[in-house]
Amino acid sequence: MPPPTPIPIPLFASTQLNLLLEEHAAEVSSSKLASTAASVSPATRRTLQATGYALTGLILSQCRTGLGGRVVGEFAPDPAVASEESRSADGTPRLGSHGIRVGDVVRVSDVAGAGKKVGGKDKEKEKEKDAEKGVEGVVTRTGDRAVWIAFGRQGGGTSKEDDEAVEELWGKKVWAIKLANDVTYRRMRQTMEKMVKMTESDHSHFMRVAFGHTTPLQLDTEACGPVEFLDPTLNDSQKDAIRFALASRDIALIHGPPGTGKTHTLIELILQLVQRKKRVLVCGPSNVSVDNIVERLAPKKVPVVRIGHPARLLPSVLEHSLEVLTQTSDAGGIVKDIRKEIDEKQASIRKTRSGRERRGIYDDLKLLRKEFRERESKCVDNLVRESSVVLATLHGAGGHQLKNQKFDVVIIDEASQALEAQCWISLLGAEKVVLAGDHLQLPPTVKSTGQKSKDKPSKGSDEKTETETETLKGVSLERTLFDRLLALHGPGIKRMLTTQYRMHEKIMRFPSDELYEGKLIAGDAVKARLLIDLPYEVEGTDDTQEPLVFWDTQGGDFPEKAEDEISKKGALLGDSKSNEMEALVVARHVNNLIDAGVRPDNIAVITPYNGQLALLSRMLREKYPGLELGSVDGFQGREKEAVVVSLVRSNEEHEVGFLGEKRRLNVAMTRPKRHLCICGDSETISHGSSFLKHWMDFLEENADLRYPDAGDLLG
Ligand SMILES: Nc1ncnc2c1ncn2[C@@H]1O[C@H](COP(=O)(O)OP(=O)(O)OP(=O)(O)O)[C@@H](O)[C@H]1O
Repeated sequence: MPPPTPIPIPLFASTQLNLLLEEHAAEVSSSKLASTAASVSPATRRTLQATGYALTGLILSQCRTGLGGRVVGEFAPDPAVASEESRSADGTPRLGSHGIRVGDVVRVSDVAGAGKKVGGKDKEKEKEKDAEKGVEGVVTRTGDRAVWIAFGRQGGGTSKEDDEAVEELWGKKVWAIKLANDVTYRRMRQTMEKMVKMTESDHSHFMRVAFGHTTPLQLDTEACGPVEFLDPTLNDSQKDAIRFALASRDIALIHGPPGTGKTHTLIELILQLVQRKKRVLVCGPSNVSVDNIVERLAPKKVPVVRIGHPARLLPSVLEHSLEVLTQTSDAGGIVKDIRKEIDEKQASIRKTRSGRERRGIYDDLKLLRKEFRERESKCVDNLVRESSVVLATLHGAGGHQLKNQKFDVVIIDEASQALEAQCWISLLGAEKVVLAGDHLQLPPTVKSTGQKSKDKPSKGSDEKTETETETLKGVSLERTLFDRLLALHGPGIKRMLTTQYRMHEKIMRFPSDELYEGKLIAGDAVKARLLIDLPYEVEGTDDTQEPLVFWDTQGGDFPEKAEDEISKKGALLGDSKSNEMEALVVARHVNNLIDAGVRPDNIAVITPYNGQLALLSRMLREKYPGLELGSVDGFQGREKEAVVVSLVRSNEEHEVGFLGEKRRLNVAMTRPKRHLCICGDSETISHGSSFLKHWMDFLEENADLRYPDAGDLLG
């Protein structure tokens, strides 16, 4: 492998900053949430509620100190405005349907915009200003009769300003609007800004490797000693990947194709590292990816701590959450008493009429909170320091709790699903890094159009020299760190997991041969599993005894149609495609599976086009509520016993649009365990690319090939 071309770190970071700016702008304008002002008309508020963005007609019914010393407000429907229909049998008003979910960031404000008493002509202006202010929080619980919102800083505690703002809400009619959560962007931006400013002497060895200023060090097999595996079920490729990651001194990639047990492997790796007295930081791009590891690690009795807002964590991992530990652990004792005192003070505010007394209580609260924060931060520091394994989302790793913490190894799971800038939040101080992922599945979704071309570094590229532009080739938001490192240092820095525990051998064959160098092996337990072998009664039919079916719609009787894609709010999102005749083929296949006894919740129908998804939903959702219908992109990371894929494209021009993206098709064809049914026009699709041509040839030779009859379907 020729030596890599070094990328100047500040140049890389400034390019990323530009790209992030564009992306954030694209995201904000598509959601329009951040720009929605609080002082809006009642009709707009109702529309926002109907489209899932707001909850209106609320009153603050209770307040208490919740996790991390935050004020948690309970918001119930205002009895004065609740209609008869929206009340339960005993007359209590109910919330009705809304789209506010646990973990959402919301702003709660007074619907009238009434704040402090002001008079004269400034009154209106003042009102507007106060209403716009509101107070931000995170939804911690939603119920039939109330929603609970925690106010205050990420990491715990509520400031005096928050206290007062929440107090202002008592007795008012209020509403809550969902806000765009831009913590991730802020942290990515801060990290890139830091990287721009770093001088060469600030760069760690790992950073120098990551940008091609040096090559990875030789493996150190001696230092890691002989490996005695704790999990007897590990297969050889998993063991090999673990040995490699233990011996690596700076970078190790674990390449996990679909169903090959990436997380399974990471759990053993973490345990091996802890045995060797290493401190490990484990991150992932989403809360679910991190919680998945906490859940599997917790029974192993290793001291773990999970950082992140408790409202966003799975209930099963809450006991390991840093904020919960600050209350339940021995170390947490020192913050308990003061919490009680804060609660009592808080309650006394409402009993006080005199403004002077109130101000006095606020001042006391301020002091108490300061003391609380000091004690809590000591307690947090101790808890984190004593944990061998700390887990957080990538952006969570940028929080104050980890500011002065050193780790021997940073592990990132689902690294090919994370933006590179996001990874760097956790990597600036890292010495050794393990990334697990699969660069042959879809990268994170990028909205801004400038990102798509890999050869176009950024908007500001015209200011760069030709050499710089050349060096930055291949740097885009869409390109992940995993992918870039592999291209930079070659396959020597990775180990691939090769036994997959999901798909029937025949379903696995094509992706294995075409994308994974023919290296995938189907585990014994899965390689011959059919729908007929499901652990409940399934009739033996042509479908339930066949793992791979191809309904070939070639011939022109199943044409695609262009469709306008409409968002929930009625805005035009762009055009999509649908194919009504093909949808009938899909529906018939689903009917046949269900008639044979396959449970609807064991079946998924997926398609790359939203237009087709809408059409299929209209046809099938009501009939089979358990059936899962989704987009291919949204189904990444998931699996089902049977998967029906609707490819949609069928046109004389042989245009295939985003079916041209191998990684999307890879995701589509690797979701099923026992049965994969493809519906599509082989004539159109085989003209799309050599990959698509090979696929169509493969299906023709290996699948149970069927030709639908348009007349029969319509009749
Ligand atoms: N060595 C093994 N022996 C038997 N089963 C295994 C082994 N390794 C993993 N599995 C099984 O394979 C499945 C996938 O494992 P895991 O969830 O760790 O995979 P993953 O690679 O993280 O998932 P995905 O491929 O969907 O990203 C699980 O059901 C797991 O129990």
